[in-house]
Amino acid sequence: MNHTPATLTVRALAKSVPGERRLFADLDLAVAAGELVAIVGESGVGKSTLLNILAGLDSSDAGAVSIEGVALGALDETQRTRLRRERIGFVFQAFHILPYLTLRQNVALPLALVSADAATIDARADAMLDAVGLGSRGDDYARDLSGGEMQRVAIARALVHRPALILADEPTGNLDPHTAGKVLALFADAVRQGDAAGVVVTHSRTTARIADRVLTLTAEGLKERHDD
Ligand SMILES: Nc1ncnc2c1ncn2[C@@H]1O[C@H](COP(=O)(O)OP(=O)(O)OP(=O)(O)O)[C@@H](O)[C@H]1O
Repeated sequence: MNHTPATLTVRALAKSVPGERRLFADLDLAVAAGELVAIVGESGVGKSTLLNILAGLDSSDAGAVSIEGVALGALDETQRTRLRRERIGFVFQAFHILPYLTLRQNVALPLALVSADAATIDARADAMLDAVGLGSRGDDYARDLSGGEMQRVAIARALVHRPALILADEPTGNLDPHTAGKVLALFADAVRQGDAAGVVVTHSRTTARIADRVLTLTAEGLKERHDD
């Protein structure tokens, strides 16, 4: 057993949505540094909601989420925002890429928010764009990108500040298999070499295959899935 404290710890988490419909109750999860966990489950079961709670973007009805030993519930909104900016990388389903910024500016955003110096920010943003195959496109505007390109920018942006916790919702959903493979490798590297904890929600078997553990979300919580 690994005795280092987990980067992400979730205890007895419960969430219902309006209409008294329970998504999950008593959900526990621990993800260690350097570990990549995939979460699968039927559509509408609450996977995106769970990720939003882990990121402190949505609240739970009960239970606790801790990141590097810090309980999200003990922080005020400002502290939670700071923790999110500094320690979490998030790839949303809808990307949240800003169309009127260049790719470099989009990717650099997390670094700019934690106030690194301008030269470091640009160099790091360019290195990340290069890693997702968009190294020559730093000056292009995001509004001109295809869906798959936008997804790659979202991934570069999520990893640029070397977060301790990386959360991703279907990060390869719009990508062709070749690009998806490259992006997944980048993701796995960011987790394993960057000693981050990774949680990826996916319907894709390929994505699930690169994970250290695959967990299925149901109303009863998260259950370990063993592939046959
Ligand atoms: N604020 C809200 N008000 C009402 N219903 C909500 C709210 N947020 C989420 N839901 C409902 O909760 C359920 C879970 O949504 P969620 O997006 O987390 O599911 P999911 O497992 O990620 O689904 P998918 O795989 O289709 O993306 C859905 O039925 C959704 O309509």
